[in-house]
Amino acid sequence: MNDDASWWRRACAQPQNEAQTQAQARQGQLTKPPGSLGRLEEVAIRLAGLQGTPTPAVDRVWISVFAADHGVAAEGVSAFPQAVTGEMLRNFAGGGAAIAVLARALGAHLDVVDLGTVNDPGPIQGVRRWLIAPCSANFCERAAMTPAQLQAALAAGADSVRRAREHGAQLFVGGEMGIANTTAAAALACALLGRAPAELAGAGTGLDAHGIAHKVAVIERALALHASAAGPGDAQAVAAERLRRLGGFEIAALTGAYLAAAQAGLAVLVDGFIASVAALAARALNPGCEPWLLYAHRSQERGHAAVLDALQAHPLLDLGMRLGEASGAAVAVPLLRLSCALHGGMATFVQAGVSTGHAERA
Ligand SMILES: O=C(O)c1ccc[n+]([C@@H]2O[C@H](COP(=O)([O-])O)[C@@H](O)[C@H]2O)c1
Ligand SMILES: Cc1cc2nc[nH]c2cc1C
Repeated sequence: MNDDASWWRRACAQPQNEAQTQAQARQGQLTKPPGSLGRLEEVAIRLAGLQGTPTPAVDRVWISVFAADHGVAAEGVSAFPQAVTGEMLRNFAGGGAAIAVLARALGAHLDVVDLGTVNDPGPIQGVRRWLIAPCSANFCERAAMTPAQLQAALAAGADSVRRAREHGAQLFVGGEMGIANTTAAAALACALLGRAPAELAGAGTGLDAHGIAHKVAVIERALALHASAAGPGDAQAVAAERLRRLGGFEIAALTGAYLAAAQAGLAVLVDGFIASVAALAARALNPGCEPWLLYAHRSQERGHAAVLDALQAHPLLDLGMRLGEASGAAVAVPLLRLSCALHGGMATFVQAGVSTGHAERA
């Protein structure tokens, strides 16, 4: 289906304004002062437009977690060893990882995708293998991905969206696992936003101040190496080249998933720092995806606030989380469900025989 190497440029779907307008009107008729459910009203109205129905629902949730290793881990930029990425695959499948617990609690489908880890655990039941390479290249020395690897990673994301749609998902949630991927995400965000590494690099899995200073220096070296290599072509091609040089397999898979979801008209809930940088890349590759991306939470990772500002995103939660794996997005799913339940289940003023206020009469 996505044989064309530039499939990600294709037009994204348009949210349905009529359903959104109907949902907005319904909110005004429900037995509450207008606007009194705050962001919950906004969520239901937005989902109405994305799902093309005045009464949206988030019963069937699909969660894809993409795992991959990063060559830049060799620079000593993480508080944890690279072996953890592969080890966590077994934990995702075994049900003990945070996202496995959350997916169970939500009754969501958990799709775990192994894109390549240094410590390859071999085939595991419950883990799909879409092996690109054991590891991306160290982007302090060369581009993180070859053009073929970037295509494969984008396609992995699109493939998960195809599966989500076949499953009848009403919401797509993407997550990631990859030791050193906060370095890749920060480097990519710096390149896309023209920001300095010191502004966007943070503790990741738990670096101290000395470790963060080293991480900043590593990203500065990488940006210097790749600065003059934006590549030929339009703004979208330049963004794709930045993703290829500074991203990683799981970051590109998330980017591909967001773009494929937007093209197919499937609502997306974006997770934390790394996922938001993938959303930034997706918007740079194809700005039409923007309406399809909802933002779940503000991670504690230092650069996340700046990335969210650049996306003009106002996430629902700020719980001091910094785990990744789609965990922050999963925690926000009950809020989406409750906003849909209120929207669809509350009585109108007419139905309940409740007098309206000035605002409704105006
Ligand atoms: O999602 C986030 O905001 C987030 C913030 C900090 C760390 N992480 C997770 O931690 C790992 C990367 O951290 P690091 O220090 O190895 O770059 C990776 O597996 C991410 O899922 C995730
Ligand atoms: C244990 C562990 C679990 C994770 N999940 C996502 N990133 C992670 C990083 C570590 C180190």
